[in-house]
Amino acid sequence: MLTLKGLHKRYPDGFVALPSVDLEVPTGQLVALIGPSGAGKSTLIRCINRLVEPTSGSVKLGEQELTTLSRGELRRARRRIAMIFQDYALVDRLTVMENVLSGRLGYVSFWQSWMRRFPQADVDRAFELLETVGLKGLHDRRADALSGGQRQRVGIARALMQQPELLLVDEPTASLDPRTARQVMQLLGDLCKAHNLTAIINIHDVPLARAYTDRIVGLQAGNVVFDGKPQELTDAVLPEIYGGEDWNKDAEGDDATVPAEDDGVAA
Ligand SMILES: Nc1ncnc2c1ncn2[C@@H]1O[C@H](COP(=O)(O)OP(=O)(O)OP(=O)(O)O)[C@@H](O)[C@H]1O
Repeated sequence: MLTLKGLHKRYPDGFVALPSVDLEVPTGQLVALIGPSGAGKSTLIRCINRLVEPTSGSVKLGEQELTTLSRGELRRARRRIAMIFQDYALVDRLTVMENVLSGRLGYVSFWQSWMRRFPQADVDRAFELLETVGLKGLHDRRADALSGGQRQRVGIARALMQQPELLLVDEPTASLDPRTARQVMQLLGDLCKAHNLTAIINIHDVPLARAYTDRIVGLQAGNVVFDGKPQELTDAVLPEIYGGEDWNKDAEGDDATVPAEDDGVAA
């Protein structure tokens, strides 16, 4: 269970991005965080792993309060929380395998990581994960020689290498074509179910959020203005979250005739 209570973020310039967020996410639930640009979605997910320091309030993962941890304690706690990014955040000059293994950096010693000597069990697991995410045989390929969809799959495999309890996912499909975006969301959903992983996905694409997640939380000006099942997010509710913004614009052209990039994985 992830529990946020009275989570408040005020940036140094005085801007309050999150007035006070309360949210409980049971283990294994896949939550989409939607809302207009500037609503505080990135701030919220980054406050959970303290990439952005909350100003006040509580963030609990299981029984552990994260907001009061020292630097060293936080480093250990972050092993339990993996992050997946819109721009993939891979090291381009490294191979797929090296990028995936970097998910273990929080677990191996400095010298092991510097020498790139990972335990055989980690290497075996990395091969397994590459197969799971549909990248079998690509372990030696340099990251910069991959398509966007393939790069996101490496990012997902790297996150799972961490054996996390919680996945924080920041706009995973924003750089992908519609079909590849659906494949990536399907993969994330399947993996969360298979590993009983809790996930919070910051996503702009409302149809994708509706199709692939268990629950949708709508933010507006840092406040939760919708919290319900995907089928409860009707077109009548959307203006309450987005105001006048065109919530459907990301979905334009999202039909099966749009060719996916060739990342070698069936839909
Ligand atoms: N470092 C900062 N200093 C001051 N204000 C900030 C800072 N970072 C973000 N903000 C403001 O906080 C608000 C929330 O930003 P955030 O990036 O969390 O929104 P978002 O919902 O993720 O937006 P988007 O969908 O466009 O990425 C915005 O008004 C933004 O300008």
